[in-house]
Amino acid sequence: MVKNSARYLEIQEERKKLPVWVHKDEFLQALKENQKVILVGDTGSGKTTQIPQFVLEAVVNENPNPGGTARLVGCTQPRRVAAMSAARRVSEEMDTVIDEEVGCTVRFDDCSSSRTVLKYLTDGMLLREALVDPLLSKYKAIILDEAHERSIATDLLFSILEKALTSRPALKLVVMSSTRYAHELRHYFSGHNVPLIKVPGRLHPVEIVYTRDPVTDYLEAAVRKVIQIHMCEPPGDVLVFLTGEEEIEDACSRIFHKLGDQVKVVPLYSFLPPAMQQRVFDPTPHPVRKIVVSTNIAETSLPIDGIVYVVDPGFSMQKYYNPQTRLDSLVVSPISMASADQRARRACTTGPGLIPAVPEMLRANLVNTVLALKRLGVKDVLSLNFMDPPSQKTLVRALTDLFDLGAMDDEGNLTEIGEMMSLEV
Ligand SMILES: Nc1ncnc2c1ncn2[C@@H]1O[C@H](COP(=O)(O)OP(=O)(O)OP(=O)(O)O)[C@@H](O)[C@H]1O
Repeated sequence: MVKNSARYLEIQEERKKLPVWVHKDEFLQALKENQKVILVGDTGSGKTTQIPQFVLEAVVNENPNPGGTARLVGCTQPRRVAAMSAARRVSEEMDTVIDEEVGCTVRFDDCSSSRTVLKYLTDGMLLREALVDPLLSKYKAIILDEAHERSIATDLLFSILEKALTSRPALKLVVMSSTRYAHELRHYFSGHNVPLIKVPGRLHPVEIVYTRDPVTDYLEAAVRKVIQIHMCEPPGDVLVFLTGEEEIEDACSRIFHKLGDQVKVVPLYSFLPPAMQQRVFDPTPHPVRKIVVSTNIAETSLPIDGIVYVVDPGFSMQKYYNPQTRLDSLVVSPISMASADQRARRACTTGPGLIPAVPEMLRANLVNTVLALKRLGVKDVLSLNFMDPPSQKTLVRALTDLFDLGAMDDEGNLTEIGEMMSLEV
């Protein structure tokens, strides 16, 4: 794309319409005057795609040869789909191919190079980098996005980054989340004088219609509802929430079987290859209606323009750890009210973000978390200042498991095996 090509100029115009642009100067001023800045905004306001470019402009482009090794702006995402999709979109906006100025690092896939200055990565990958280099010396600025998702890695990065920020006063931290999580972030950073910038979204009214009677087969009912919307309702794309790959593929083929080429049915789940995931953003030629059938990854991480109808049976698949049986199980569970609200607001891609009912730290097996903390030299993990402390039972179980595996000695230090295991976290 030529920098003044029609497509490039069109994208620049689209960017400037996003709500964060109104707050660009305020944000850059706050970043200049503070080491940490919090930015909260409704979904679709442009946090993920625009703020990293603003930060890049401020901390790298204004001082391209500062000496030292720090050259990167890193922006974390709890989900690999979101990291890859944002990197692809931003490299298009910056008129570059992926792995040049804009890179992306997710597990088993590194699209970055020595020329990369803006890197999207999963929070798990940044955590791994922090285990090897706790000062994160390659980075000029870190952006922790989607903090409200409360993934273990992002929660841990909050604590881990403190050391890097204290040792490196020039390192900047931006924390981004949905508006609803502002109160918790304010509380967490209270006493540190961290500015909080609020970006309103482009709110549209959402009408919620419930089924009159409970249904016995929610998959069948969701498919029927999609067909009914297509037959009876005005134009507009449809987003359907189901719990996993098998259900989604089943629903897609049933919808396609009924409606054929009148609609474009697009599945979305995390195991789908990136190019297939990207298809959710492809516009459809009029009058073909797009039907996206997704797991809860479409709930927070990807604003999809053009969605007017949302079909939500109200379930999701969650991983729970039972410290008694020492087993993880995948459970189809009813979603929280906050989650249902968030799903409804995917219509017209606006609305407040999700606050999951249970942060991952409180429902997961913590063996990997304890390994990471031990590697970082935390002596007493039981008294660490967690954002939401997990149960002592789960922590003690993780310590016992590591001891039983020979990863930790009886003084609570990592053994050679433990050191090796911690690099695989
Ligand atoms: N991969 C993509 N392809 C095409 N357009 C995209 C893509 N990602 C984002 N956009 C466009 O950019 C807009 C802003 O998206 P962005 O992800 O920056 O919002 P956000 O505020 O971070 O939302 P969320 O909190 O839901 O992640 C979207 O509404 C959409 O128009």
